[in-house]
Amino acid sequence: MPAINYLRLSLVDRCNFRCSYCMPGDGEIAYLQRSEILSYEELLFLIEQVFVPLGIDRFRLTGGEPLIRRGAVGFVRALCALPGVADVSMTTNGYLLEELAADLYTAGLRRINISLDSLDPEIFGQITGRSHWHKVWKGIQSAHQVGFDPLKLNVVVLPGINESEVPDLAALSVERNWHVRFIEFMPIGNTAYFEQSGWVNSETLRTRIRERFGLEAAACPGNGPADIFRIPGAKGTLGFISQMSECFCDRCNRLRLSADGYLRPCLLNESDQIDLKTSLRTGTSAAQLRDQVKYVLDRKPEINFRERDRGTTGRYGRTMSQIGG
Ligand SMILES: Nc1nc2c(ncn2[C@@H]2O[C@H](COP(=O)(O)OP(=O)(O)OP(=O)(O)O)[C@@H](O)[C@H]2O)c(=O)[nH]1
Ligand SMILES: C[S@@+](CC[C@H](N)C(=O)[O-])C[C@H]1O[C@@H](n2cnc3c(N)ncnc32)[C@H](O)[C@@H]1O
Ligand code: SF4
Ligand code: SF4
Repeated sequence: MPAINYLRLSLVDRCNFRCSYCMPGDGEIAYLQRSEILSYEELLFLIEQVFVPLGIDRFRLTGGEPLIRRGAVGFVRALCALPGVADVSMTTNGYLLEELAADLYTAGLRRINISLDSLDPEIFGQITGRSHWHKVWKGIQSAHQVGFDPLKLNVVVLPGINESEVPDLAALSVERNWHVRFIEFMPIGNTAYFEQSGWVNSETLRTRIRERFGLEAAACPGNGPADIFRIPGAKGTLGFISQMSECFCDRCNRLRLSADGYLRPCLLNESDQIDLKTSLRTGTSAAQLRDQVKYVLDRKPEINFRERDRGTTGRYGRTMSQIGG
């Protein structure tokens, strides 16, 4: 069992996109009030006093859309400067990167994962509910120019929608040092859509890419579950995140903290989460907070294998945008 050293931290539950795979079709989500969201000061306290001392020293900022939260760049700066923090990264839809990539880099961020589900602006609009392809593409260029490395592009593969674009998206890794990752569509966020559409197995995608370009094993820095390959001679790599066709729970090294302070031991497990915000706001000491997190850490191996689905009877209470992916 690997050490649990990676926390996915959701900065905000809101998003300026409406991706069909991530949110319910009617877009009806109850959003958190500002007072319910952990403040940056509270987050920094938890990171410095609770998570880092327990060996959790890698942090990924996600959301909703992390960059729509006011002050996100300042928070990145403060987080990168905290003693004991080994790695900070971000997952974003890229909409605000054109404006913010340089500031984020100066603040200390070096790794970024950007969602890009299509190279076709119309299909992109159909998937994300927003006609922002050109702005996102410019954002990706800005991130590339300021020097983000690794720069990863996330594609959720949707049957009949962007599936046919997989070879073209994979080809983005040839000329540039970009790491394109294909994610199997999971039944969280929009289960009705998932049931109607189904998902595509990573091995099917690898076969198609192998036939067109060839494919070899490779490596790329990261803390996540992707299996990494490379088109021979390419500057970047291809990652496959195969949570539907493979079980990678034996390598699971992470916890998730929602914007309102719920710490969950597994993406799929809603019943074993703890409410750190209420503890923090009712005067619980740092030592007691560490004990609460330690309880989750001690239970984690068991949850990975046997209890990850417990408490999620059919439909998940929270969407991916609320959990942070
Ligand atoms: N089932 C499952 N899916 C995960 C897990 N971690 C990441 N994923 C999936 O992979 C997607 C992309 O993850 P990213 O936010 O880009 O981060 P990552 O791949 O963990 O990060 P690095 O490897 O550090 O770059 C997530 O949105 C999920 O769909 C996990 O622990 N379990
Ligand atoms: C929830 S988003 C949050 C960060 C940011 N808004 C973005 O889109 O990159 C994080 C990741 O979750 C992935 N995701 C969302 N819903 C998913 C689903 N149903 N199945 C697989 N991945 C999903 C997205 O593609 C994205 O890479
Ligand atoms: S995947 Fe990201 S950009 Fe798309 S709706 Fe979900 S949170 Fe927003
Ligand atoms: S399903 Fe849960 S235990 Fe398995 S890899 Fe994902 S977060 Fe970890």
